[in-house]
Amino acid sequence: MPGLVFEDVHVTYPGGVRAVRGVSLEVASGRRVGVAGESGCGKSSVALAALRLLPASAEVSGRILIDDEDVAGMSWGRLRAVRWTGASIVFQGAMHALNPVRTVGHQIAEPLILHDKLSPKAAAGRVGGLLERVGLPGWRAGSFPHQLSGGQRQRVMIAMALACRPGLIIADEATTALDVMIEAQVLRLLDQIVADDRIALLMISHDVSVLSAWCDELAVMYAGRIVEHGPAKAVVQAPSHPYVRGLVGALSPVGDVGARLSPHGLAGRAPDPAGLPRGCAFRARCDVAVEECASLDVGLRSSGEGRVAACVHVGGESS
Ligand SMILES: Nc1ncnc2c1ncn2[C@@H]1O[C@H](COP(=O)(O)OP(=O)(O)OP(=O)(O)O)[C@@H](O)[C@H]1O
Repeated sequence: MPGLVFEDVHVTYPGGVRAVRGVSLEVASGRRVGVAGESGCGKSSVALAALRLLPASAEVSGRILIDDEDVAGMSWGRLRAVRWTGASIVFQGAMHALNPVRTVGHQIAEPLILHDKLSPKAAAGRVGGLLERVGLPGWRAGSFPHQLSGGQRQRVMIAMALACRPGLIIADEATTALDVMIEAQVLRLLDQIVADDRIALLMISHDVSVLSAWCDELAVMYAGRIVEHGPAKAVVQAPSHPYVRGLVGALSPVGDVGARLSPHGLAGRAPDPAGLPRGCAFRARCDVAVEECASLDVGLRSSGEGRVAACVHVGGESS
């Protein structure tokens, strides 16, 4: 069953900032799809576009479907309902988004009352179970956010995201601020939820090592485009695109979860999305660039075994 589908999605901000350029991606129910890339490559814009959370000044084209329903065509009422009951998003800073003067129990109950139309008493009755689901004892419902650690607050945000049983969760750098041990616990939890409830999970992170460890598929973005996509382990073990080779080569060999991208792993910077060069956007940083890269910006081509990459050196037919 389809969860989330992007078809040739473009996002342009005022001033000609081409943040997302022709992204196509599918996150089916029960699948974990990761989107990786450096800061500014357009990852968050993709996540926000999925739930129409971009600023009104952003121009969006292409199609985004949630469970076969076109997001662009949804009324505001329908969109509000879908944001809680069909799809939920957990942000990096989400743990700071909790209301400091209300107990976490009240905050988890709120979407159940608003969207599932439960009575306050029935909603409160569901809170304990949701907290236990994310590994917190039910009595924590009476705690205020400041009485919890960062990891516990992030779990509360996940409990809120799960409250109305969405079919899709978008986790945008949802574990980035956590220390490695807590991060692994939260990732295991998300993993369990995908397996138990057959939720579609879109995980967005700058950390390709985390995504390769926890996702079925990995898409790597560069300057607004997906430059490589395929089974996560295969992409990381033998990348086809020179940018992805650089990213993966920058990983420390500490093992899956412990590995981190070195900030100095790739020389140079991504181009300004308001003034993209002609040809391949990665050309200036690429150690295998050839003359035609200056004029040719090739689309995704098959690199074998369900994988695609956007590079002139990758053979096979266009996908
Ligand atoms: N509201 C906005 N107005 C103008 N430009 C924007 C806006 N939001 C994002 N951008 C620009 O769009 C590009 C993509 O940003 P986006 O946040 O989607 O990337 P990202 O990969 O998620 O980066 P980060 O991890 O730093 O958030 C960047 O160049 C950013 O400066």
